[in-house]
Amino acid sequence: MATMHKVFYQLPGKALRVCVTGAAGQIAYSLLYSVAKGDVFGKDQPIILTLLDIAPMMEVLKGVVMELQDCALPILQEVIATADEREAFTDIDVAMLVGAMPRREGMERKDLLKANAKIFQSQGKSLDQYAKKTVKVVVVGNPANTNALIAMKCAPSIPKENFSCLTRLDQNRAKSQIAGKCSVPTSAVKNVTIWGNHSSTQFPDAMHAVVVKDGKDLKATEAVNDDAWLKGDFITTVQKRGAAVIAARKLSSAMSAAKAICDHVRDWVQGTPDGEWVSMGVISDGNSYGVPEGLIYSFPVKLSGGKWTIVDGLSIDAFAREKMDLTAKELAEERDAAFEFIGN
Ligand SMILES: NC(=O)C1=CN([C@@H]2O[C@H](COP(=O)(O)OP(=O)(O)OC[C@H]3O[C@@H](n4cnc5c(N)ncnc54)[C@H](O)[C@@H]3O)[C@@H](O)[C@H]2O)C=CC1
Ligand SMILES: O=C([O-])CC(=O)C(=O)O
Repeated sequence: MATMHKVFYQLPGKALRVCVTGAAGQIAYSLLYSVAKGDVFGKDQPIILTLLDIAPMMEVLKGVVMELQDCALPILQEVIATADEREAFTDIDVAMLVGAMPRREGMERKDLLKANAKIFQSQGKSLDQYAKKTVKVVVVGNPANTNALIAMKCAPSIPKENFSCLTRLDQNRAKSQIAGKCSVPTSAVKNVTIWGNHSSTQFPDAMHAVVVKDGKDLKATEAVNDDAWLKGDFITTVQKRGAAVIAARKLSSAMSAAKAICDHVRDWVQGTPDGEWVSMGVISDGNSYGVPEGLIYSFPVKLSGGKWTIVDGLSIDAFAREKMDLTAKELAEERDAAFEFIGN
């Protein structure tokens, strides 16, 4: 299948090479516009997009490339659309690994493991061979944590810290729930944490979150003033939000997923504001929260200079401990099943 190569113009100065996989799919349809207009890397940073999808989707992808051209976006320098991992991953700075089968109604995300594990095995190997060693990778395709672990293991020449999975959508969902409960804009809610797996066992934790109300920083627990809600409906709403969107749309979240990918990568590249943290699925090695090593687990992280650091020292009570352990246990089971499928 021939690669499509569209050079819009060439600028002196360094363009960033950004790869999006699943580029003909529904998340990419929102994501590509935001990336190419500067929401992630800045309004003045030229971008070369490499778009990967499977061969049967090349005609659809051709239409996406035409639309990107028709958006007349000043920082979009070049687009390469291909079904060849080598062409898509060569010398890239950032990989947004979206392409995978989505779940349908009645499925859990881990039910996708068999269908999707091999994609991330192959793409991990190709990243290892062709991408820059500094490449930053965010895995979105489900089950996102375990797929990120597979890609990381298949790319031993790239530092483990460069692999992450998306739990920012869960964080954004949690933030919005709390903002709604307190009647404040979402910008007034900070430091909500998502622990663990991007699945229905995740633990959305507001115990250390802050709500800015009438110019004052309040603990979220005080601002919400409803412990039963924070320990009950708040958690289950966030845990089950993906399924609720599927039940309503008959398709999984796409616009909100694309927005979350942009938030995740923007903060990774540009840093988090002082005193604030965000959640990302990252390698659990060396964490101080008693989470077993060798998992891609969502932690609270601060980002600076393109690197993440887990926020240490948050108090963990018995309620939180139980939930953090449960989601770790599920991740260990997913990991074992995944490595059986891919024969490692
Ligand atoms: N982590 C998160 O927060 C979220 C994850 N997701 C997951 O993201 C994934 C993509 O979702 P959608 O865009 O809605 O799905 P979609 O079905 O609309 O698009 C997926 C695209 O990936 C392509 N694809 C399949 N195998 C590929 C391969 N080996 N290489 C490159 N491309 C390949 C397909 O041809 C298709 O164009 C799903 O696994 C979904 O469950 C969705 C929402 C949130
Ligand atoms: O629920 C799904 O399958 C898609 C997804 O990951 C989400 O919306 O969080």
